[in-house]
Amino acid sequence: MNLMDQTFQQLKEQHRTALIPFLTVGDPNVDTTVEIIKELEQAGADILELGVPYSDPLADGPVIQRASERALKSQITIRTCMETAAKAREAGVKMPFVLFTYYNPVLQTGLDVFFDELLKHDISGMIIPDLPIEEAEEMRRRAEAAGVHLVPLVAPTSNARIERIVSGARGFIYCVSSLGVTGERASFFEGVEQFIETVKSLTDIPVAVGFGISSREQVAHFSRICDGVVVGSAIVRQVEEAIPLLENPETHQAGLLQIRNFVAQLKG
Ligand SMILES: O=P(O)(O)OC[C@@H](O)[C@@H](O)c1c[nH]c2ccccc12
Repeated sequence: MNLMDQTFQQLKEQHRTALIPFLTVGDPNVDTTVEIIKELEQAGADILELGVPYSDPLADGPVIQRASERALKSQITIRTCMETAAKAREAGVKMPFVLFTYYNPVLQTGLDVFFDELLKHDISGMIIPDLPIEEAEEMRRRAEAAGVHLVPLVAPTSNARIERIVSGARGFIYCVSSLGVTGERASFFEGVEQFIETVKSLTDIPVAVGFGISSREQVAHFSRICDGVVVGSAIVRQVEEAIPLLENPETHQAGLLQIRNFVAQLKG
């Protein structure tokens, strides 16, 4: 039972759904990222996906691609992301962190160092969307040994694979609401609710949904059937739009407030 499990447990007792923002670390810089993390928690975020920027984010739409490009101007590594998590903790942020990274940065870091760093930096979970299935077993074993949950993604087209992906999973199941890449959407995969109910029927651990969710109405809709709702691109876009304010000391606080207000209104 780690901090993420405790958080889901508390939310379940309160009949609430976790709001899980995704943020690209280092966009526009690490110090501002720490400030934004504090604002997100103040705005009502319950769990945070900390995104490791990557040069080839194949599952990401333009908004997160641009955020990665901005962040990579200042050499952000997996270690930087974990240090950012530690800085947010020092700044008083209490919510659990889920490290989001493509597999290549993990390989670059080396598995031994990667898992040692996870242990040191109070990371509760990780999402690796392009983790090759043949590596998943070892990663899950090492994750368990480190007390970190390897959160699996299931897509509406996973069909027969859903059971295998879900069985033995820890942390939460990440249901991808739509096919394609990340990015705000007006509609989702036809029958996404049935897909989520199917996943829920196959697991006892929390089930969250993500991809395309960007409005209070969409958050409310999925909160009725999920334990968590992930919002990424819509928040990353708010960061992008706030950069001119954030870069100017006179309007820096106004920029942070703009991001905070957007996230606060998602919870209604
Ligand atoms: O950006 P969206 O459409 O709100 O989707 C969440 C997404 O940002 C986050 O969970 C994520 C960022 N990059 C990913 C790549 C694959 C799966 C998930 C992700």
